[in-house]
Amino acid sequence: MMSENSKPPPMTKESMDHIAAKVTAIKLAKDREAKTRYDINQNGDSRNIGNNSEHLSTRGDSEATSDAASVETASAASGDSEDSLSLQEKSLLQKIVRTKLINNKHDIEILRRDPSSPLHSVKSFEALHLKPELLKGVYAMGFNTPSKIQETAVPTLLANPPQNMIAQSQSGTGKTAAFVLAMLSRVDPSLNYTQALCLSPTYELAVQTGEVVAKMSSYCPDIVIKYALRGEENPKGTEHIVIGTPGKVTDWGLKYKLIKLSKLTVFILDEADVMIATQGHQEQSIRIRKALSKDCQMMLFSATYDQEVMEFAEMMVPNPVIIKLRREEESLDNIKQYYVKCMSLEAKYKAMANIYGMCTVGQAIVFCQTKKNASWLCEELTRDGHAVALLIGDLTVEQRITILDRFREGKHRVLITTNVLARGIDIEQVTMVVNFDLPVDRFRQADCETYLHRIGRTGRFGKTGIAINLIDSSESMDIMRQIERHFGVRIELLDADSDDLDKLENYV
Ligand SMILES: Nc1ncnc2c1ncn2[C@@H]1O[C@H](COP(=O)(O)OP(=O)(O)OP(=O)(O)O)[C@@H](O)[C@H]1O
Repeated sequence: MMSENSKPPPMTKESMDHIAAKVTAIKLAKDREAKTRYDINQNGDSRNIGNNSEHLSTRGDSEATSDAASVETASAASGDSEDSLSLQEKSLLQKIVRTKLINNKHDIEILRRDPSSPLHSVKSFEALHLKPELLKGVYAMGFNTPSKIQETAVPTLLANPPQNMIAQSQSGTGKTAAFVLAMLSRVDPSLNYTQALCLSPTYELAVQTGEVVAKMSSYCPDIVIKYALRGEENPKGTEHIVIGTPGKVTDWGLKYKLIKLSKLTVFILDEADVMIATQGHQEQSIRIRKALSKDCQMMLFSATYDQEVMEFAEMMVPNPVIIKLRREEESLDNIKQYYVKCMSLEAKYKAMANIYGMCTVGQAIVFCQTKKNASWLCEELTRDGHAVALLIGDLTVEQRITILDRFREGKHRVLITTNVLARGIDIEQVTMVVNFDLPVDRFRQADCETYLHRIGRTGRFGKTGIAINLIDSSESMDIMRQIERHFGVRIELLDADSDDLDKLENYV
C-alpha cells in the first residue's frame, strides 16, 4: 500500500488478492449463518443481515464493529434461489465495471441554500479557475466538460467563504471526481499538516477514491496523501490528505491523536448510504465530525436519498446546500420484448444456444431464477463449446470483479447470472437480456419490478435493446401475461428455430 510522502499506487486486481482471501473466509463463515429477513423496503427489496458480518475489510481496534446489511431481491421462489450482494460490494462492483460517466437528462434540484450565498454553475473546467497543475490533471483523466452534478457542485464547493454541501446522485454521475477536485483545490501543500479527510465505508472503496486523488493530482507532486486503513503505518500528521475508514480514523484522530482533526479545513463523508448500513460507522463518523472545527468545510455524498440517509446527513453537515440529481428511470421504451415458446427444458436450452449464436456483436446477460439453474446452464453451454461466464452470489468479491471486468472488456459475450445483477449494476454495452427463467415472487406471481430492473440492463442511453423471455410452461406463460398487463406492453412471439432470430441481428 501507500507509504508516506508518496501517492497511492494504482490499485491492481492482484493487489486485491489479500482482500479476496479474507472476503472468502468471511463469506464462508457467513454462509453458515442463518439469515434473518428483517425488512422489506419500499421498493420491495428485502434485506438480510447475517449474524456474522460480511465486510469487505477486516478491521482492528475501533474498526472491528461493523456488520453489513446484505441486500437481496424479493424473488425467493425456492430455497436455493437467494443470491445476495451487500451494499458495500455492490458499490465497489459498480465502480469497477463502470468506465464512463452516466448521462442524466434531469435537472439538478437545489433543495436548500442560504440566499446570501448565490450558486452558479459552470459549463467548463476552465471556468473554475483551478490551479493549472490541477486542470492538467483533470484533462489527463479524459474529462472534457463537467458532468451535470459537477456543473453545480464544484463551483459551490470552491466558492469562498466555504459552503457545506449534501449531494445526492446515482452512482456514476461524477460525485467522486467533484469532491476530489474540491479537496485538491483547497489543500495548501506548503502547510505541513492534514487539511482534508475523506471517510469511506470500506477499505476497497477508500482505495478507489485514493486512486482518483492520485490521478487527479498527478501534476501536483507536493501534495502528500495517506490512507487510513488497516495495515497502514501510523501517519506523521504532516500528510495533506487522508482517506480512510471511520474505524482507523477514529484510532488515529481520536484515540492516538496522530491527526489533528480540529485543524482540518475539508471533511468529506462519501457513500453515506453505505456508511449508515454498516453498523458502527455511523457512530464513529459522528464522533469524528464532533472533533472538527466549525470552520471546516463539510461535504456528504450519497447515491440514494431516503429519510434515514437525510437525517444522518443533516446531523453531520450544518447549514448545507443540498443538491440532488434525480435518478434516470429505467423504462421499457427502447426495449423490444419477445418470447420463445419452449416445450421442454431441452427445448429451452436449445433456444438459448441459438440465441447465443446470434449474439455476435453485442453482449447478453442471461437471468436465471436460482443459482442452481444458472450454474447448470453455464455448465451445459460451456460443454457445448460456448464461451459464457457465470456470476452468482457464491463468488468472492475478487472473482466477481474479474468476471465483470472480462465481460466489460468483451472477453465473454454472454454472462449468466441471477437477480444479483438485476439492480443497480450498469454494464454499458449490453444489447440483449434473456430471461431463461421469468422473475417470480415468493408466491410464484410475476415480479414485475425485477423484470424491469433486469431488462433495464439493456436499451440504455437511447440505444435499442432486446429482451427475450423463454417460456416453458403454462405457468410461465401466465407470468408473462401478468408482466404484459402490468406494463401495458405486448411481448411478441419469436420462433427460435426459424429465421425469426435473423431479424434481431440488427440489434445485437
Ligand atoms: N467530467 C467528467 N467527464 C468524463 N468522465 C467523468 C467526469 N467525471 C467523472 N467521470 C468518470 O465517470 C465515472 C463515474 O464518476 P465518479 O466515480 O466520480 O461517479 P460517482 O457518482 O462518484 O460514482 P459512485 O457513486 O459509484 O462513487 C468514472 O469513470 C469517472 O472517471
